[in-house]
Amino acid sequence: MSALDDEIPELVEFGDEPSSASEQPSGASTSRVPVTIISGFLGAGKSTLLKRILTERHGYRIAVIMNEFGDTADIESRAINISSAEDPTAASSEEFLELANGCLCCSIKDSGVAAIEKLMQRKGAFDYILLETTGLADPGPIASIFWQNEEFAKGSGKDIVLDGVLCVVDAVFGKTQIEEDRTGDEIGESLRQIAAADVILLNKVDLVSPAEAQATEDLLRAINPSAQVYRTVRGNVDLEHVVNIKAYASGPLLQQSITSPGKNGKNHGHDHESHSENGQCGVTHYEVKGISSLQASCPALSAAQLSKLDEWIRTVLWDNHLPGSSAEPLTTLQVLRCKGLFVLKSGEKYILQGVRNMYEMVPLAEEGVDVPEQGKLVLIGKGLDETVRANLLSVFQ
Ligand SMILES: Nc1nc2c(ncn2[C@@H]2O[C@H](COP(=O)(O)OP(=O)(O)OP(=O)(O)O)[C@@H](O)[C@H]2O)c(=O)[nH]1
Repeated sequence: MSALDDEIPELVEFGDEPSSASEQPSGASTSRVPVTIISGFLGAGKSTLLKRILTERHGYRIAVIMNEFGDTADIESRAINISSAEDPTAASSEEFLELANGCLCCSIKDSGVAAIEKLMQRKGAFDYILLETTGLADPGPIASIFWQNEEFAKGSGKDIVLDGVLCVVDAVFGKTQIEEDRTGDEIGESLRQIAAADVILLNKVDLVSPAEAQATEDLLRAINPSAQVYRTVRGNVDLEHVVNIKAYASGPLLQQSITSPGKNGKNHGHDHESHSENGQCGVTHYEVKGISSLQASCPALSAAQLSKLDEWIRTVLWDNHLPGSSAEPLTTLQVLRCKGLFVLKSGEKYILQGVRNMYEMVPLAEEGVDVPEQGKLVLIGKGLDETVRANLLSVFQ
C-alpha cells in the first residue's frame, strides 16, 4: 500500500481543541461520522484518489486511515471485543497530521479496528473518515463492521456510520485481473471488491482506448449491476459521487443505479452471459468468473408477499438455503451483497440493503425518492443460478 508520504500538503500544528460543529459542512452528519471505505486493485490509484480528495476544497475535515486490513478474521474477532479487549497492539506507533485544509491524516499501524478506536479518541477533530484498505482486502467484512454490527455499535462504532464503499479499478489491467482472479470455487478478491462496491471508479482511462474502457466497464456492470461506475484519470471525479453518498441510508443512489440504464444508454451488463425473462417479474442472471448476479423486477407487493420476500432473503442469507426447498443447504450459494427498491400495494416505498448475511428491509425514510411500480432487487454472490432465480420469482406469485 502506498502512503501519503509524498506530496502531502503543507502541515500545520495539530491542536487538541475540537472544531465547533458549526464548521461542519451542511451535508455531514452532526451526530455520527460517515466513513467511506476505499478498496481497489493493487496499484489502481487508491492513494492518488485519496490525495486528490484531501487536497480539494470540500469543507470536510477528513480523517484518513491507511491501514492493513488484510486479515479479515482478525478484524471480525476484534470487532466483537472492541469495547472490552486489552489491545496488545495499542502501544504501536500512531501518527496524526493535520493538513492545511483541515484534513487529518492518521497513519496508524495497528489493525483496522484498533486504528478506528484510536481515531475516535480524537472525535470532534474531523467530520468524515476515509478508510483505505489494502489492494488485497475484501471490503465486505469491513463494511459489515460499520453497518448494523451491534457489538461494534456498543463501542467506538456508535459514532460512525457507513456512507459507502468505493472500488478503484485499473483500466489497464483490471479486465485481465478480473479474468485471472479465481482459485477453485472461491471468489477472488478483486471480484469481491467489485461486488461490495457502491461506486466503482474505472481509473487510468487515459492509458486505454475508449473501446477497452468500455469492455472493462461492461464487465464491471455485469458483476455489480447496482454500482455506479465512473471513468476517471488520477481519481478525478466529482466529490459528490464519492463522498457523503449515503449509500446505506437512503434511496436516491439506489434509485439511480437500479432504475435507470447505465452510461451510454446501455442496460447494466446486458451483453454478458444472461438469461432474461420476459414479463412482469423479469430476472437477469449473470455469471462472470464464479461470481453471479441476479436482477429481479419486483411488482408492487402485498403485505403477505413482503413477508414472503423477507423470509426468502433471510433464508438465503442466513441459511444458504432456498425457502420451500427440501434439498440440503446449498454450499455453493452465497450472497455477498443485495440491494433493492420497490413499492408495496399500499403505496409504501421499501428499501433492501444487505452486506453478507446482514440485511435490512425497511420503509424508505427519505422523501422525494421516486420508486416506479416495477421495483428491482439485485443480488450479487455465488451460485445465484436458475434454481435460485425460479425460487425468487415464486415469491411474487
Ligand atoms: N496515467 C495514469 N496514472 C495513474 C492514474 N492514477 C494513478 N496513476 C499512477 O499509478 C500509480 C499507482 O497509483 P497509486 O495511487 O499509488 O495506487 P494504489 O492503488 O494506492 O496502489 P497500492 O496501494 O500499491 O495498491 C502511481 O504511479 C500513480 O501516479 C491515472 O489515472 N492515469
